[in-house]
Amino acid sequence: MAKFRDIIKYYDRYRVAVIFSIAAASIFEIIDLVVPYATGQILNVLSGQPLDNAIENAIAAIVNLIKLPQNRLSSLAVLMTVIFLVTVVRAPIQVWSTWWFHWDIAFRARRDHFKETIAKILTLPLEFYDENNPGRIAGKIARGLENHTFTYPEIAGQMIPKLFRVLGIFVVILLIEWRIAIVFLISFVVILSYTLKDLNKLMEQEKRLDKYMENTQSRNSEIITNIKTVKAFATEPLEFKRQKQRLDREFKVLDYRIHLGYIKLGTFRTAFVQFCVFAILGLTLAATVKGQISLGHFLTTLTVSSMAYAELEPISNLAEIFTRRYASMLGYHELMQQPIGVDAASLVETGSAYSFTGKIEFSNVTFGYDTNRPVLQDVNLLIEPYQTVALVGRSGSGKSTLVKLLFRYFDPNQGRILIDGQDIITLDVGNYRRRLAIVHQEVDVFNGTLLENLRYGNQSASFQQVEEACRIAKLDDVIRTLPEGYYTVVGERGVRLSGGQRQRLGIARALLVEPDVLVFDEATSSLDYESERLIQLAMRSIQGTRTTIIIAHRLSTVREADKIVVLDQGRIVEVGSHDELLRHEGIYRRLHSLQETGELLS
Ligand SMILES: Nc1ncnc2c1ncn2[C@@H]1O[C@H](COP(=O)(O)OP(=O)(O)OP(=O)(O)O)[C@@H](O)[C@H]1O
Repeated sequence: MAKFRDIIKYYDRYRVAVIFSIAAASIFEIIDLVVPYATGQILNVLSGQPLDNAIENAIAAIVNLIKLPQNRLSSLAVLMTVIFLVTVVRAPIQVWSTWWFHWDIAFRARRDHFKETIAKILTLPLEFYDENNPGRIAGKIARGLENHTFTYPEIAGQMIPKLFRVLGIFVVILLIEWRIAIVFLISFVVILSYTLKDLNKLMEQEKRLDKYMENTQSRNSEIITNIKTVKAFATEPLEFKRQKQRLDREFKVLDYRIHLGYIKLGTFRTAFVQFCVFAILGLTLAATVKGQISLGHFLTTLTVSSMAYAELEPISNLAEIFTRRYASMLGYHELMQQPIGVDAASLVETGSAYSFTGKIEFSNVTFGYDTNRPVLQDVNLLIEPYQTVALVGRSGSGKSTLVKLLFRYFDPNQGRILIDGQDIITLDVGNYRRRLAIVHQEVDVFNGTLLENLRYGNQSASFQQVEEACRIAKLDDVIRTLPEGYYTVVGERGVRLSGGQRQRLGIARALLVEPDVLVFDEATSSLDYESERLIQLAMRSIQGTRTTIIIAHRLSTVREADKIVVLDQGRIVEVGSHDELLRHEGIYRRLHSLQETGELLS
């Protein structure tokens, strides 16, 4: 669970600049109080009333030092010089020692934490992405980082210095008339404690709102991703209705609870502040009439206390803004606290690359996503170098899971997976994976040119290598028909490739990595006959050049494999060549008969 402390720690690495800039901003806020004080003293000079002793002595010393005559004019000159120094001279110094740092820290923190967030995204386990949709994750990151960026200058640059200013004001009033200072202090304690108590309650509502908003955004992102299904099932009214209900639910919390809460708080605060200002006016006036304080002190007290009460409004507003953003900032930290996966690869390329013959051994492998429900049980399988092995079996029998374990997306609960005799757990995961390649059923296409997509796994592949890979993958004919050949933009903002074309792109991309082990995960399942044939031809020309694992539902794709492995309920139940398995009265024969004749053998 993320805590308030995590929000503070976000700025920890800029500690020196943080302390310096907050201290500078606070000092300037306090120095600002010299102006009403000096103005009060000027009023005393003008009205012939005595100056404060300390000021009188200080002026005398300065006047002596610069050899001026002791009179009203020289007193006024000294006081004006002080005002000039703390206003005109201060202004540019203040900008550079405060504003510059407040935003500079916020921007640096954004850049640094964004980098860490990207590292986190790249290292979170696959199951995290199974459980959280992209909209939810992206929204959490965007809101969290943005709110941190804008909150820092407000809190460090305004709220904290303003609190110091209020403290300074209290001291000034205390020096002038302690009774007024006590009234001032009590009023502040009442207002601030009431505000904090209310904000605490509102924070809970903000957290609730943040959850609701996250759900709405997450569904929005799902609608966008699955828009074809939405349209095909004509569920637009249903989706629209559900989202409207979610928005109404958000609105109720936002308007009737949160907004109303802030309005009630604001009502109390402004009314109470006005009452306090009036009370201070009355008390100061009474003290002046009784001759307890001078006319100058009357003016100073009134001015500084109005200044203090005027600060209450922005301080409370900033506290409110912080409260509104608090939940989303915590949400961001919760994401950042997610443990990285066992499958997390290093984010910097380490020099020493592996090279394997492609001998793979699954030795007594048992695995379950939930350890109590094994998906693979006691799997033993030996794949010799350059062999082509097909994994077949009913849906849910564990074929893809076996490949996920090979890629180290998960580790077995029991048993080991060896490559060239080495347990894959002992290898550097990034370097190990660089020796494998996979062609999924759905090939991801990145927005960019075809060439960039082909070189995705091997940026240094030469153009000839790319052409050769495309020839083997039977993609070269497609490229010739594209307007700009290899430089045609494909993906999000470019030419849309058909399913078969994407598959062939996936194969060429995988080949360019020159993998020791190549996996086809249902690469032909969703294709028409012609595309399937092309892919099968491509696969055939790859056979024997490296270890190849083919997961296929269509048995026509696996006929020529050296070894066909039949999985059933997480166990290997049959192993053999196509002909051998047909002779055996088992699952393979039944599946084959079903696909050939549509008849299910008993
Ligand atoms: N990320 C996951 N979390 C939990 N269970 C999962 C996950 N992925 C798969 N499973 C479960 O593991 C079992 C095996 O799934 P797997 O995808 O390996 O089967 P498969 O043989 O490849 O199926 P298909 O041919 O339909 O793709 C299934 O019961 C499935 O529900």
